[in-house]
Amino acid sequence: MAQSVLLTGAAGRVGEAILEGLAEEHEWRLLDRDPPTEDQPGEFVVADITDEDAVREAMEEIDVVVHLAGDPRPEAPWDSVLTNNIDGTQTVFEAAVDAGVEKVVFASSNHAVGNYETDDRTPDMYREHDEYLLDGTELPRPSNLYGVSKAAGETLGRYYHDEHDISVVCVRIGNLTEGHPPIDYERGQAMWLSYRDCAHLFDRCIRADYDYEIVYGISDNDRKYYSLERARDALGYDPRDNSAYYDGEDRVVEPDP
Ligand SMILES: NC(=O)C1=CN([C@@H]2O[C@H](COP(=O)(O)OP(=O)(O)OC[C@H]3O[C@@H](n4cnc5c(N)ncnc54)[C@H](O)[C@@H]3O)[C@@H](O)[C@H]2O)C=CC1
Ligand SMILES: O=C1O[C@H](COP(=O)(O)O)[C@@H](O)[C@H](O)[C@H]1O
Repeated sequence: MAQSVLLTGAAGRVGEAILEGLAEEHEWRLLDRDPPTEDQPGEFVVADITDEDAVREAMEEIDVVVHLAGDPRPEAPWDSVLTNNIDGTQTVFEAAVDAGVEKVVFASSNHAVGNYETDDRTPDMYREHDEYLLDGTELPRPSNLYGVSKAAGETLGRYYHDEHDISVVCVRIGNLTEGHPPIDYERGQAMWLSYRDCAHLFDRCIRADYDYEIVYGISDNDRKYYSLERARDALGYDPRDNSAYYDGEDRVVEPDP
């Protein structure tokens, strides 16, 4: 069944991948502090997520919130992640609970756990033969202040779920690129998320029933150090892409199965 979905950060890259795949699947209300540059499916609200009144208004009649808005830079300074990623996310969760929203899908990041990539594990852990796997049950180990802000967002989700019973899924997104995996970047290839798998994963987050979940958001790459088991079991995620089907440049070496 189509859901009424509020998509924050809709003007960004992840928003683009989601809307490219799912424009017709749900009723969209889009929110971003930057106005749209082209036609969009649904109403577009130009607002900052730290503006409590605007966020509360955008939340009316919404079933599911997909919360992407924030500073996505791994090198982002503390004042920006504190305002946009932590304060903004708290404003979104609080307004969602008050509006009776059923589910919040939170865009977390690989950088919430980036410091598991220790000197003695890398680069082997980026390669197919290595068996090291994170599964979402491990504690956060952020690689920067941006990662700290994503771990904080996951914890806000845990709190709002436990205290207010709202369903929350935190997607630790890997590396989203369009068309082909990152070039000449083993880490990025191991955590590649294709546009179509991204749309499918967020569709499952919108439709599935769950309590509180942390899942990894990557394609079914041969070389991976993030388990997809929880995303498959809890959400029904069934990815179709694999960075191993590319030659490390932008050429396909094996067709889609
Ligand atoms: N692109 C990727 O590979 C990954 C993205 N993520 C997360 O996914 C989310 C989306 O990332 P991208 O689309 O790549 O970034 P982006 O920079 O392309 O899009 C973010 C959007 O959020 C908006 N925004 C930022 N702060 C805002 C605020 N205070 N109020 C309203 N709008 C605001 C921006 O205007 C922008 O359109 C971010 O939370 C990011 O941390 C996590 C891991 C990987
Ligand atoms: O969280 C994010 O992660 C991706 C991948 O990180 P990188 O350090 O390997 O580039 C990044 O591209 C994206 O901007 C960021 O939001």
